[in-house]
Amino acid sequence: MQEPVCTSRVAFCQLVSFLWKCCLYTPWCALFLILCPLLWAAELSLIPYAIGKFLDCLHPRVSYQEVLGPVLIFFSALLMVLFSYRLFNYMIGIRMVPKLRSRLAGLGLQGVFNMPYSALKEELPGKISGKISDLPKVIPELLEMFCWKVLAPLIALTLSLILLSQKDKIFALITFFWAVLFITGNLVMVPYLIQRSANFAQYGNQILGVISDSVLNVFTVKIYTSEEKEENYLQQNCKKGEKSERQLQWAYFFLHLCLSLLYVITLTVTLYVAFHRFKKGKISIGDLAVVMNLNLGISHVLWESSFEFSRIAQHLGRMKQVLEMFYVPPKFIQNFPEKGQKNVKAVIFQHPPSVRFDHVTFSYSQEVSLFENLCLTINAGEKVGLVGYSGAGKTSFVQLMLGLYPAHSGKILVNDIPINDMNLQFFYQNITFISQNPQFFRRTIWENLIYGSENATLERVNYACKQAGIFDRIQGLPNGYQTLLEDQGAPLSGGEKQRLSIAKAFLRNSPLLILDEVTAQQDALTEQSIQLALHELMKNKTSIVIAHRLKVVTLIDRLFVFNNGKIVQTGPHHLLLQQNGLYKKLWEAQNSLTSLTR
Ligand SMILES: Nc1ncnc2c1ncn2[C@@H]1O[C@H](COP(=O)(O)OP(=O)(O)OP(=O)(O)O)[C@@H](O)[C@H]1O
Repeated sequence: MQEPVCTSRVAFCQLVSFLWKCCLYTPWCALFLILCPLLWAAELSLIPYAIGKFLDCLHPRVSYQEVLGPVLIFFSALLMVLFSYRLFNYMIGIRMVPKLRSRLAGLGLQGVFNMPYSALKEELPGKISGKISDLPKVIPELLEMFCWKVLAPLIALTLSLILLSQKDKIFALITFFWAVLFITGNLVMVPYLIQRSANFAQYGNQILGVISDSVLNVFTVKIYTSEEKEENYLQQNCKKGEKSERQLQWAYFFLHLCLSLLYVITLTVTLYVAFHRFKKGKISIGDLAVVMNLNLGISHVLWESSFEFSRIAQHLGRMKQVLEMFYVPPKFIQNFPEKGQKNVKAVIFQHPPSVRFDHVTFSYSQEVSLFENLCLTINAGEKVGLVGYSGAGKTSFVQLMLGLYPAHSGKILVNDIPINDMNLQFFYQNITFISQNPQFFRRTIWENLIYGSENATLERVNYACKQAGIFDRIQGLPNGYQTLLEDQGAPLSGGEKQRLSIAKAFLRNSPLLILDEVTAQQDALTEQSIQLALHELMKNKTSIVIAHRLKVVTLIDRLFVFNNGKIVQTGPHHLLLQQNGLYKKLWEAQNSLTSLTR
């Protein structure tokens, strides 16, 4: 199994800039995120200040009437501050967080769809889901923690320093130096903690990926009675996660130990200096109360926040994991133009297009090249078949044509336009691809049928299903088109699913058709009728048919015979049979196999 690698491709400032962008989704509520800590900090600093004032007023010559006025004004101001900060806090929870969560869920999925297919294929699906489901969970919490555990203590510290410096400069200086040491200690550790947390989160997602992989393959696990093996495999992955969690916890332990020592030293120094100065008559009893309260209060707040730093770092680490997934390694980058970009070829072909591979070189790995200087032309409206040994490069050819992998050199042109100049979303509107393992959403048959042909009428859907030979089967189901397709397309059989995807192709009716072994799972009689339907489907289209069963391609205009990434023969079926080449060998092998099994 591939080890999860945690590289540092997303810098701290990128994390902060992403958080900032998230705030801008709901700018008014983001303002509350700043106002709340401000009011909270004001409350925290004003109470000790008020107590100090009150104590100083406890003098025999000062009457109650004189004290009552300022005290009433102070308490009503305090009440307003408290009330508004609670209100703002609820506004964040009611208005900002739910909206932000929905947007982030969408953003996560959008990020995944923006990734090149080749990069996506390298990740476990469960791992990807784990990562993107982290976004709506982590970011609102992170924003709140940032406000309450970073911004609020910093504002409180500033206010306290201002008030302290008015009372006694020495205390202000002690608090200032302590705060600088404290914040520096935290800041030094933050990048390290984020990286450690990102490693830990990476293992967490890897575990999710392993679990979902086992669940997806539950049939194989049961049939091979491999439940224990799967558990052990999971435990191996968990062990690596345990190690990275332990490293993270040690780092926190060390940080908290240092900060706690610093806290105790500061408290002792403050207490000593406070009593010393009071005894010498340099500060009043009220000042002493203010100084002690402010100093102890702010020290405590900062010290407590440092414990939250671990959670902030953990959340930043998880967020880094998600953003790193969206970072596409250069080997996968293809730079297809975006929809709104200048000079983008928004090509919707009205007629069947031609396809040309112009000296294309491609390989999956650096060691072995699959295609070298491959040149090939498929004329507009032509029907071609790709045949050859298994592993010869037929699927890779189609994947390159669809822009799913980048060619290392050479050009792939559709209607003489390089596919790299086209926006893929436009390009794909011209194409229908039927795979040998059709995939369906866990939605109704109707929803699956009209996926990509949203304006289809019932009449057209009926026609498409009849052509594909699946109409009667669907009508026979109790809920007809409204039948929900369960996991992996149940209640339809493999062959029925293939026919359903052929019906989709009839509906879509696009000028470029790619069929990948579409009759592989049909019985002989159904295959014959589907062959006829496919010939109907291929009319007025440029069609590429991948086939192992050569009977499927006997009526095709031209065949390309692949061997080790090279085209070793081209021509129609009857001409290739006259040559003593690979095609004849394959044909004879298939026919002798058929006669053997008869
Ligand atoms: N994602 C990948 N990473 C690395 N190698 C790959 C990848 N996909 C395919 N290959 C290799 O590239 C070669 C061509 O594979 P491809 O799937 O194109 O062959 P094919 O002719 O379509 O085979 P089949 O008829 O069995 O489907 C094979 O050797 C295969 O192992």
